[in-house]
Amino acid sequence: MKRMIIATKNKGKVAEFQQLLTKKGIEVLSLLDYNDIPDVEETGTTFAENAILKATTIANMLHETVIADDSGLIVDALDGEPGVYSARYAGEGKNDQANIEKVFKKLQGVPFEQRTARFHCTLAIAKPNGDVTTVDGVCEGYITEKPIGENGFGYDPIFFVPEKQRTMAQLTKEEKNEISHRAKALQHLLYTWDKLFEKGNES
Ligand SMILES: O=P(O)(O)OP(=O)(O)OP(=O)(O)OC[C@H]1O[C@@H](n2cnc3c(O)ncnc32)[C@H](O)[C@@H]1O
Ligand SMILES: [Mg+2]
Repeated sequence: MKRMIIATKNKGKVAEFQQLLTKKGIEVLSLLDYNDIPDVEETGTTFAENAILKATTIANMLHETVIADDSGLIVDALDGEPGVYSARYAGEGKNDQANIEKVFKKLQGVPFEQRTARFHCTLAIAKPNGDVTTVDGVCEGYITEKPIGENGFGYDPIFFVPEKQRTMAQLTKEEKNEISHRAKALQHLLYTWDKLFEKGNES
């Protein structure tokens, strides 16, 4: 079976990649399947820089082709915040609840029609020889005034998707994967999929 390593420790991301790739006959592994992989410091100032950093570091460490995902929420009324700092918006430690509260606080008094936002995902695919490519995907929506829904992860409960008339956290994994930034970026990667498997990734 073909397999692909996703260079992430985020369970929410892993579940989405699994749903998208398993149906294509590709087994998904992540850094949760390995012991002792250190966190790669995300020192970049763009999604692409961080995705490349994560993908190349892990590809080099594991001697395998890997995909890394750097993503985040861009809120127009906050001049693009939290952006690349989405995971640590309220401080180091990746507290989804605290991050959401910070967004709400900063958006206090901003009417719904001005609460436009988008999720952005950059995927970097890196080979052990140093080759690396990136693709992007975006999903447009609005920030709600309270969290709604239990599914997904991160900012999903506060992201209203007009197309579905529900928040991202009210969607099933399948529904999220029809419209998400991550699914769209992965679709772009799949165009070059055959090339990725020319050598080295069959198991
Ligand atoms: O770096 P890795 O190990 O992949 O995991 P991470 O959680 O740190 O991931 P990022 O550095 O890419 O930070 C992205 C943050 O943006 C948010 N985010 C990204 N995609 C999201 C999605 O589909 N739904 C909700 N929030 C999302 C979420 O808070 C993530 O922690
Ligand atoms: Mg991260």
